[in-house]
Amino acid sequence: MTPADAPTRTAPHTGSVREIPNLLSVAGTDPTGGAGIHADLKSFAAHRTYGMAAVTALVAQNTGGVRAIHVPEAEFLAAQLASVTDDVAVDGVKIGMLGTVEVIETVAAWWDGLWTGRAERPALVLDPVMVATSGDRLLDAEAESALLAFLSRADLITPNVPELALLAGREPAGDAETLIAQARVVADAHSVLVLAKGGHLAAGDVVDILVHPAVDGVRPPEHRAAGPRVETTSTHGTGCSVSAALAALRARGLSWEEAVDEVKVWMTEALRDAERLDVGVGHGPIQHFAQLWR
Ligand SMILES: Nc1ncnc2c1ncn2[C@@H]1O[C@H](COP(=O)(O)OP(=O)(O)O)[C@@H](O)[C@H]1O
Ligand SMILES: Cc1ncc(COP(=O)(O)O)c(N)n1
Repeated sequence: MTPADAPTRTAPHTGSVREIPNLLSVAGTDPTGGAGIHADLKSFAAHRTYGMAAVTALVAQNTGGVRAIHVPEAEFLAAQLASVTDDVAVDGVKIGMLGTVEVIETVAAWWDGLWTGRAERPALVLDPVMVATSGDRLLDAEAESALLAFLSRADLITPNVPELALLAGREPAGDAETLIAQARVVADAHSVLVLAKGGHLAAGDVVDILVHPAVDGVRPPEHRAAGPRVETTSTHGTGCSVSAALAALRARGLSWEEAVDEVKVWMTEALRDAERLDVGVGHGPIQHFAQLWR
């Protein structure tokens, strides 16, 4: 009997912390290795977890931009997702580029089928990928409402300034207070934690702000993680890498607040160390292993 023919098991999640947690990325590709599943796998590894990936879209892109996107048929994505969860107990999931309505519906059906009625399920971090650093669209315009409908499945979403504005139906924030106001709107509308990333704000330091939804009119205080702004053009894949790192650290038992703090320090180092890489002539990748490869 080949592994493919083996009887399937929908892996139980025990709720306890596995020595090396199993992390799954559901995202698009970047053949130059800086964004998408490639960034996620490096990020999972940098945070001492076992990385896996199911591909939503094959993206012909490099540090200069996106050339073409090929979305495999939905049944094939469903087969990839089932191949993982029929076999492996997954401790954390990061979802990135979804791209089309059909992909969103396929991922939603897989997720709902897995965990409905179960007390324990792994944390889901969703990076609402819409536009790449290069300015290229990665989400069909007609898929925006399907993405909004998906958000409440996530525990945490990680929008940047323009993505948060789109989700909140407002103009992009120009300061941290406006960012928080928009994050509250989105957190409450979808009952989800929001990490509003401040990389696109003009302020000196870069601040990421964790905003909780209000429950029965009560909202826990927001949590800010600030760090120095690194002067670099190597920002390709930062958003992908942050969301994967948060999923990994949460699976290792950290609170969201602890994970946000640790990821902020790690990302600043990864951006600083990017100058040691020589990858492409556009927006280069970060150095995921800055703390490991001294
Ligand atoms: N120039 C920078 N210096 C330091 N940290 C940055 C810089 N740009 C982005 N970051 C950090 O990288 C992560 C991604 O931020 P952001 O650029 O806002 O999102 P995205 O990559 O999705 O556009 C955040 O943790 C943010 O704080
Ligand atoms: C497959 C894929 N997913 C996400 C992004 C966005 O990454 P970034 O905005 O950091 O360039 C990307 N360029 N490609």
